[in-house]
Amino acid sequence: MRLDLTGVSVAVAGRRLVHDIDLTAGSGRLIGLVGPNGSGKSTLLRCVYRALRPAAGSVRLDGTDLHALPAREAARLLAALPQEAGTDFDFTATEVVAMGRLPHQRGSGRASAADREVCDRALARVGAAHLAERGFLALSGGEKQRVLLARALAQEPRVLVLDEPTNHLDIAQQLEVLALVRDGAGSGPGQRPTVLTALHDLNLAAVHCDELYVLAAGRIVAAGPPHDVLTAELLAEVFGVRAHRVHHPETGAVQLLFDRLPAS
Ligand SMILES: Nc1ncnc2c1ncn2[C@@H]1O[C@H](COP(=O)(O)OP(=O)(O)OP(=O)(O)O)[C@@H](O)[C@H]1O
Repeated sequence: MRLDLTGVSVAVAGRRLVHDIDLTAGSGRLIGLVGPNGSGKSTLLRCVYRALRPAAGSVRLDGTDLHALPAREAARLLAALPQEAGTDFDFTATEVVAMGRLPHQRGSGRASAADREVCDRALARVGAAHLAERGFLALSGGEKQRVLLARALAQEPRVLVLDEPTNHLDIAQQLEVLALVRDGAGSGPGQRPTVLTALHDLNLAAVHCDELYVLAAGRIVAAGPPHDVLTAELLAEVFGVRAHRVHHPETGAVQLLFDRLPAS
């Protein structure tokens, strides 16, 4: 399913934080949103997963205005992993994941055997089957992150919006989560979801994303394949760092080596 943002601006408390964003994520593509702290990544993603309404412009899924859909219908198409997601109640991991099935349940809202199977599978896919009966609040940051990703997968979305999905994860888990997101978190067998994800780690972004959009001060300042976008000039200008580009000896993907100190 194709995701299109056209002229999207987002305001919070009367202040415009992101301005006039045009962004397209083709069906099954993995699109990275990168930018310095405070550049507006979370604010833009919150608008895409409907926590905020756009002050201008539109967010469309295959041409349909996402913000015009009933909540349940939107939740059958799009799932999110917000940055500070969670719950204040001590549900078990299984119960948290089961919340992802709510948009698919009718009538009594009771989970069917099929729903439970989807949840078990989602927990297993993020390597968290052993956490199923643990209380969510007592989990480590990385364990919580995996359970919340399982909840998003259990929603069987066509579009997945992720805000720093690798936060709190060790390097092996980071690689696993990105591979999982990339290769098969969709509804239906073999169906790849369209993914829009904020990432801080530019080297992970370079390897895993089909395209990057770079935000600075609430505006898109560059977009395209990682190799074209992650230039030394852009990194100096937008992130204030000096970087050298190298290529992965096996995959050829562009990778960045940073100087010890920020550019002065
Ligand atoms: N509810 C709010 N009220 C006022 N200002 C806000 C609010 N939410 C975000 N901002 C401001 O908007 C700007 C963009 O914030 P946002 O969280 O979207 O950035 P970000 O790129 O996700 O940052 P980070 O990389 O640090 O997570 C920041 O200056 C932030 O302080």
